[in-house]
Amino acid sequence: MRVTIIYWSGTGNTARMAEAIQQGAAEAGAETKLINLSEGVDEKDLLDADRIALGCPAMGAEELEEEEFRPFFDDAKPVLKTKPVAIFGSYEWNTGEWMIDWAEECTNDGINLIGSLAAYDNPDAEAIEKCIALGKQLAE
Ligand SMILES: Cc1cc2nc3c(=O)[nH]c(=O)nc-3n(C[C@H](O)[C@H](O)[C@H](O)COP(=O)(O)O)c2cc1C
Repeated sequence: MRVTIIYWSGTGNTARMAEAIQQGAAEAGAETKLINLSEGVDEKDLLDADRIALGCPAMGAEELEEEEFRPFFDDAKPVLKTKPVAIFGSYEWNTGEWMIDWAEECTNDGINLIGSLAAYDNPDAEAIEKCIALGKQLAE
């Protein structure tokens, strides 16, 4: 089982969630790959994954980050539809509406969404535990 975690993070909060998801998946016995989208991602990374976790904080006005994450996500949809996907990210200004919209978009576009997780600001211990649990779920 190969779990690939791809995230965008401006100030590190979503990155910390991504690391905890990786930790959970690895503890459950999966091979893992953690990719910072800003450093580049190959289509092969998507194709090689059995399960994918995508991370992006709330940006714009309850939107996905538009310069890097949104174009990546739109381009990746044909591959994302072929495997189980979880989404996650951090927010601060509102109450997590972007995650509800993002999950709805995934479902409407035919992506098999097996989990979604929003964490307030710099994820606290409870949020990190939830990330670890999501990583374990992805590895099942
Ligand atoms: C340009 C910009 C737009 C943002 N828009 C929202 C928003 O619409 N809703 C929200 O709850 N937080 C918003 N935030 C706050 C971020 O989601 C929050 O700081 C988050 O923890 C950043 O995660 P990161 O450290 O992974 O970049 C915004 C932050 C920035 C810089």
